[in-house]
Amino acid sequence: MSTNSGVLVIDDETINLKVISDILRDDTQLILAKNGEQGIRKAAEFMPDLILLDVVMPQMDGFETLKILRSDPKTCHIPVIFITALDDSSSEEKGLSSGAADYIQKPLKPAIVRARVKLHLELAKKRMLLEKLANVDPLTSIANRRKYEEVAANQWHELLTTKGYLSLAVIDIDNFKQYNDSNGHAAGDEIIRKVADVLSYEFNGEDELVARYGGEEFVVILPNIDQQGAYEKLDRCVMSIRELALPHPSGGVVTISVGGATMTPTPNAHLDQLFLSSDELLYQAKKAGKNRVLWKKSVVAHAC
Ligand SMILES: Nc1nc2c(ncn2[C@@H]2O[C@H](COP(=O)(O)OP(=O)(O)OP(=O)(O)O)[C@@H](O)[C@H]2O)c(=O)[nH]1
Repeated sequence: MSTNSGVLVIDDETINLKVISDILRDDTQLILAKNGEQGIRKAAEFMPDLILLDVVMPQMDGFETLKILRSDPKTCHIPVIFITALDDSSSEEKGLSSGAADYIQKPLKPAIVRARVKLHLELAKKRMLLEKLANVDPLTSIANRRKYEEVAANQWHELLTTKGYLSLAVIDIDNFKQYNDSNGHAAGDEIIRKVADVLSYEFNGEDELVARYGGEEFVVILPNIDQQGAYEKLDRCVMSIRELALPHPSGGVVTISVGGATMTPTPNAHLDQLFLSSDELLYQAKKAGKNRVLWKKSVVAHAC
């Protein structure tokens, strides 16, 4: 069993916490909580790979605790194994149908507990790897379009409540066909990687996301930053790419063009409007001579 895995054990009885600790101590890092509330808090704080959850607890029982864990986007994916003395099949059915990954009955048999925990930690590791592969662009190792769509939709939703700004930029490498045609596809790939590196360096904030949208096109999402702030950040990227002084077959250097827009999400507006406005500004930036940022201030929300 991996010694780096963290398992959160939530049980109101100290003796049970001790028994489980004794069983698992040599295999995994343990985080202990003595009630549902504490468990929910520690789950969000430590993000364990697995949770062992007692069903029968005073105040908040295991079913209620699981419901709250499942409703939080931060903890909803953490697998939960119910541990209980209840041996009736309806409790087992209720536990599994409410989203528990497995069910272990007391009295605990050390070999069974270790085997089940090992199995679920391995499954969790595989699931995380799959998730990573599904969200990362293999050429640049930055987020892919799928991840962008997920994050953008979540941020839009969140900003509907907080009423903050959402800025979105669409970025495209200039005259890239000519670069590919002269220098070959492998050299073109190297340019895509270099542009991704510059963008990742600039947009490394917790809420910021840079993704490869496809081909030689990238997108950046910036929540809670106004038009001027977003424009300046993107302008710095245009300058940084230019200053890399990567020779272009045209005789100049490799450059990028950027179109961007900022808006405050409203129920009448749609995220697609923001993307289309940015894309239109990118088209204008190309038409205006490339190697620049064009930004649209407020995108008007059309009534549904
Ligand atoms: N090396 C490489 N090239 C790619 C990749 N994806 C798309 N391309 C190339 O990117 C080029 C994009 O060309 P165009 O859409 O004509 O755009 P452009 O030449 O950059 O012209 P402007 O957009 O007007 O600046 C095409 O030659 C594609 O084959 C990739 O993953 N790797």
